[in-house]
Amino acid sequence: MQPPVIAPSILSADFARLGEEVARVLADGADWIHFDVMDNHYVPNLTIGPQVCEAIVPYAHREGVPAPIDVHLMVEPVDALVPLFAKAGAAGISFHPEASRHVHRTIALIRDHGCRPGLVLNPATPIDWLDDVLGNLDLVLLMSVNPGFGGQAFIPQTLPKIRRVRERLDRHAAETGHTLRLQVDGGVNAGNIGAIAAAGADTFVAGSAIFGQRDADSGYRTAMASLRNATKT
Ligand SMILES: O=C(CO)[C@@H](O)[C@H](O)COP(=O)(O)O
Repeated sequence: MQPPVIAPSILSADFARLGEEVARVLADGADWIHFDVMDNHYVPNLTIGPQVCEAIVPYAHREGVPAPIDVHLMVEPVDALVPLFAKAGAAGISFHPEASRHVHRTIALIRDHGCRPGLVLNPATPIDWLDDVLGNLDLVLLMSVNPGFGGQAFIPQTLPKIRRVRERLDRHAAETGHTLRLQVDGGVNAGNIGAIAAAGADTFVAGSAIFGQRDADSGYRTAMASLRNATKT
């Protein structure tokens, strides 16, 4: 399995100080920045777009090295936004298959624009969606809440689904040598991240469990450390 990655969702950050929040959470131990894009159509909420992505790029550094901006598109349709986010500095772009008319084409579009493609499955979306495109993906994102809002409770049925996808990815890797990241997003916190890791996830998105836990002295260091340590339990 690949080394664990923790990707704070900036949906729960202080938007009035977004650049500073991005720089701080990376200095305090985050690996990636998770960038949630909602369109008030595919999901009932409206967030941020490519201009904001471009604006945080100068702040998204860790020890002098650019940190990946991991864009999660909760939008329908998908394709028109892919070139815009690629130009704005996205490292990876993930989308929901039911929001794209041609899933294979959207994956190729993301790759052609120099980004890592990811496919996102909602809690009730069957994992069969992966069957014919696994070899074209770099990441599978399993939603552990219904998309649209931060601060929701983790849906426990996600754990057996993570195990099933982990088995599927391991089988695929044994057959082809191609490895993908398995990301989980929604309600992830220090109390459940150990079980999520044990089920087979290697990439963890957390919003309120990080940005809701800012400490006056140590910033996000304590929250980041307790998440990271708990992945090892
Ligand atoms: O994409 C989403 C929600 O749609 C997530 O990224 C959440 O924003 C994560 O927030 P928490 O559940 O960790 O507070």
